[in-house]
Amino acid sequence: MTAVPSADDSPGSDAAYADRARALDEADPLGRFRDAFEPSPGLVSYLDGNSLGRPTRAAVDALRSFAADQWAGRLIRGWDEGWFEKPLTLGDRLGAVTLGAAPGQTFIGESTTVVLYKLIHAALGARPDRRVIVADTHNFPTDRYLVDGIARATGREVRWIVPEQEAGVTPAQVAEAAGEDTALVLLSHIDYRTGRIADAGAITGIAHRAGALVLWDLCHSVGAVPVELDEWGVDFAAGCTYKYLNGGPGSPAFGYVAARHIAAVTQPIQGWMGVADAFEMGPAYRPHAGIRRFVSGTPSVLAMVPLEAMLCLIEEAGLAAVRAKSVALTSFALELYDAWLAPLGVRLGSPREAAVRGGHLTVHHELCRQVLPVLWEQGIIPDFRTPDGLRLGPSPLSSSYDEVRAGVQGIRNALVAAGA
Ligand SMILES: Cc1ncc(COP(=O)(O)O)c(C=O)c1O
Ligand SMILES: Nc1c(O)cccc1C(=O)C[C@H](N)C(=O)O
Repeated sequence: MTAVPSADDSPGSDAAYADRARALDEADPLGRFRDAFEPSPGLVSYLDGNSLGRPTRAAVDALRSFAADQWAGRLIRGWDEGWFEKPLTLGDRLGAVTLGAAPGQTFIGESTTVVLYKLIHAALGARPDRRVIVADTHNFPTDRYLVDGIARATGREVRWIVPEQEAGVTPAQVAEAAGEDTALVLLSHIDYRTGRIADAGAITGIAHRAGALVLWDLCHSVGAVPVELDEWGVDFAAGCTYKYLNGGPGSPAFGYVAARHIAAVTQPIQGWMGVADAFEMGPAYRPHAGIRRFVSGTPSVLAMVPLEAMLCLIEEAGLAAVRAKSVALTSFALELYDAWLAPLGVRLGSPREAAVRGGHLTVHHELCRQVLPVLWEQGIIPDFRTPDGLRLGPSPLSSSYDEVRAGVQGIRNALVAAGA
């Protein structure tokens, strides 16, 4: 059992780190954005921005005014006054602010799972003579389950890459796995457990040289780490909007299809909102010429309201500044890990190198599962991922350095109390 350091002000003491956190907060050029978020009673340290972002005050106001002014005020007329186009207008905005995507390629759809389902089918349809989907064994469950199910349903095969523990999925592994039989490579840009950033530009190029298409899952990147879909030459991408885009629980996901593919690809959920003229109510499905063909049914207009509010904040702060703060927050968390958690035998599961580190850190200890409820009870909110990982995901616009300090200190104290 390791003693909890006493509250003196010597270097490395709790008091010294509290001073440092305060100084970092005072110097934080994005500090003023913290007031843009709704207070949460009893919250001491929110470290789960990588799972569910906090509500912005603007979102709460916008939801109220949407209900009163637009829903009640405009009723069915709202569909002609912007709601019908919302999946595409908001998609374009999201593409511009966070994805490096020119207009006409991004849509807001259903859950990430459903959007991925559509895009995997679209990609396979564009490579009808190739039977292999390349995916990796460490990807988020929904991605793995989808390719497994779709491969079985379409008579294809999944070729699984086993990522190198430290390096994640490497360009060399993709070069080895993707060949002339490969239709699609599906990977996450940021690993949901380790937070490691994959080399999306290089991997996309490698897949293309094999004649394959690439689909990137951007759930853990969008809104925290700049993404350049057009520049990287990506074919397809999808991601959720409830993490660093603060869209709220179940807010709809986005999909991206490169302009060069849109007119030639189809998607499997052929609904009336994806055709050239939905209100013609024609006898047969004729997909819209543009990205609208990826829309299926009535879009979740109400659920897009908070996302729009958060995009305003990211636009105002600038995504490069958001990423800089994210790196600074995780760097500070790393420093605290070294001082307080490593001596307890806690292992670091995330890269130290900032360039390949996404928005969260994962730390491992056999007591993590046990301490999680204790931490939540105290208002310290990381999350747990099997078998023994605590994920620390500060959110750049809503988190303070002092919150990170309080969180890691609380984790240390809880582990010590549990016998670490
Ligand atoms: C990498 C990744 N992909 C997909 C999902 C799941 O998406 P959804 O539940 O929105 O379908 C998540 C998180 O929930 C995720 O982290
Ligand atoms: N989408 C979630 C949910 O509905 C409930 C709890 C957690 C989530 C998550 O987003 C999990 C997250 N994608 C992860 O990286 O594990």
